[in-house]
Parts: sequence; structure tokens; C-alpha cells
Amino acid sequence: AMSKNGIVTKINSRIRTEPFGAYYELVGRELGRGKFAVVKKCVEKATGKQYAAKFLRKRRKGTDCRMDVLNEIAVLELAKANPYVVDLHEVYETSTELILVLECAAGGEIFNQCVADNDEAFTEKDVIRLAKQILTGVAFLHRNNVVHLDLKPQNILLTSASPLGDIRIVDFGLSRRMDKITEVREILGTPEYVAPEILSYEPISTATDMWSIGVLIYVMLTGESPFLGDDKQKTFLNISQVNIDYSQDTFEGISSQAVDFIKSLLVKNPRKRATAEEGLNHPWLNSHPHQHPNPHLHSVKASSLDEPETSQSESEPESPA
Ligand SMILES: Cc1cnc(Nc2ccc(CC#N)cc2)nc1Nc1cc(C2CC2)[nH]n1
Repeated sequence: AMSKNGIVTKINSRIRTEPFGAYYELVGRELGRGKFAVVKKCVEKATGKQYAAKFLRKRRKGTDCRMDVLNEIAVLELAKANPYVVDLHEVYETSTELILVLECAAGGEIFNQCVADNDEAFTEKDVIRLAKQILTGVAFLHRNNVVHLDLKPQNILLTSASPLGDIRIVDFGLSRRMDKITEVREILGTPEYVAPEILSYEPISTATDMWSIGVLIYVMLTGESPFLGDDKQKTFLNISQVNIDYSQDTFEGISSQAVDFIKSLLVKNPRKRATAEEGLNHPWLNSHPHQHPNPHLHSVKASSLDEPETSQSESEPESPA
């Protein structure tokens, strides 16, 4: 791997100092806002193509945070090869800001489908397809020693909401290169999605992202946030006690394989949690589409047929072949 200052030199060489406004027109509403960032839709004048411009302040609370932004750029650069991480198009710098010109995911945050009522909410089949994409993207990051540390429905975007498109993982503002960190000093991430080891100031790892994915899939399937309490302290207590509602009520119409998948991730001990690669091999994500037996093939044995693809709960017997 390149040396640290090798990466910084490489990135600095691609930062443009011409005025952003000469090449892009800001259009429509603000797409999102973080503590030190605002994201606006824009159009590249030369091509008419839509992008999302992320304006990041270089100085925050009186300290120079330019290196933090270079870290985010470095991760986006490294992930250019992966289809499920949002693409970085260009970078501009002004006296006060760095401007990341990012691929525009027109479908917005999957958060909206998580809280939608029935007909707009995800089906289990939708979640299986999107979960495979999320795990593929996260497995790529983890193979490259990057942990995201803020995986939540607000940071998983869709290329299109209807018809349901593909996911894009965004916001590497809290991400870390695993080679560098061991302990975390302050609690990072968003309370509902942080792993227990964050709350006990233990070393974080790629397993920290896997816990957040467990919470994310739980929310996508049930519309409920498993650890949400009336306030931050209650949420943290729910997480550290790992008390989770797996009741039939909450998981009505959802397969037992899906519940088993979530249970493999919401495990207190980080070393016992499934990895992204293991998640991709879980039966829930590998149930083969159900082929109806061909009555003319006498040799077909019922047991050789794979799991039905429908989200029928296990208890209902499969219709006789
Ligand atoms: C239609 C749309 C609607 N809502 C958001 N929300 C959002 C969520 C997280 C962050 C946090 C970040 N980064 C910024 C905005 N992004 C959208 N499109 C984007 C947004 C982007 C890039 C990531 C900014 N491409 N396409």
C-alpha cells in the first residue's frame, strides 16, 4: 500500500481549485445535512448530468479537519472499483470548504421505505436482494481494512425507489482504516445502530459494522428499531443488555431464516458475530428460487427441491407437488 503522505500527495493532485460554480449549477432542495456538511443536488454544465455536491467545512470547532476530509476522499477513491459504494466524480477546494462531487442516487435513503406503511414497505424478497448488495459492498470495504462505523438506513441510498433499484453506501465521514485505530475515544455513530463494544470503549473492528448491519436488516424487515428507547441512555442500556424483540408479532410473515440471519449479527461478543463473507453464505441469502416439480420427471424426489422462494413462514406446508 502507498505510504500515508503518498496518498495525501495523490489526492491533493486531484483537488481542483477553479471555482465550483463555473462548472456546476446547484438545483432544487438540499439532499441532506450533517454536523459539518451539507449536500445539494447539482448539474454539471458541460454534460447536463446530475450529481450530489457535499460541502465539507475544513475548520470545525477551531481545529483544522482537512485531513479527516482527505480520509473520506481516500476511502471513496479506494472503493471506486466497487459498484455498491457511491462514486466520487470530482473534488473542489475553496478557502473554507472541500466540495465532493458525488454520484447522485436518485432513489434517496432506504430509511423512507423502512418507515413506509405496507404497500410501499420492502417485501422480504426486496430485503434479500438489497442485503446481498449491502454485504457485497461492506465485504469489499472490510477486505480493504476499512470500517464504515455509521451504517444505518439514512446512509444506504437507492439508485431508484420505484421501480426498486440498487443500493449505494454513502458517508465515510466516520470511517477508519483498520491498520490505524485500536480504541475509540468518543462514542461514534448513531445511538440506535452502535455496537455494544462502542459503549464499553473496547477496540472496534469490522465486526462493529456487522452489528449495525444486523440492526439495519431488522429495521428493513420489521419497520421497528430494535434498541430504540425513550432517550439515548435507555437506547444504550438496551444495546448493552442485547434485549431484542424476536416475537412472532414483530416478525409476522417473515421467514425463520431471516430471523436466524439477524441473530447471527446481533451477538454481543464481536468475535462471535458473522463476518460480511459469512453473511453472504447464509441460507437466507442463498435460498434457490423454487422450481415447481415437473410432473413428467418421475425421478424427482420432493426432498431434492430447494426452499420455497415465497416468504411463507416455515410452518405452512408446501403445496403438494
Ligand atoms: C436523492 C437523495 C435523497 N436523500 C439523500 N440523503 C442523504 C443521505 C446521506 C447523506 C450523507 C452523505 N454523504 C447525504 C444525503 N441523498 C440523496 N441522494 C444522494 C446523496 C448522495 C451523496 C452521498 C451524498 N448521492 N445521492
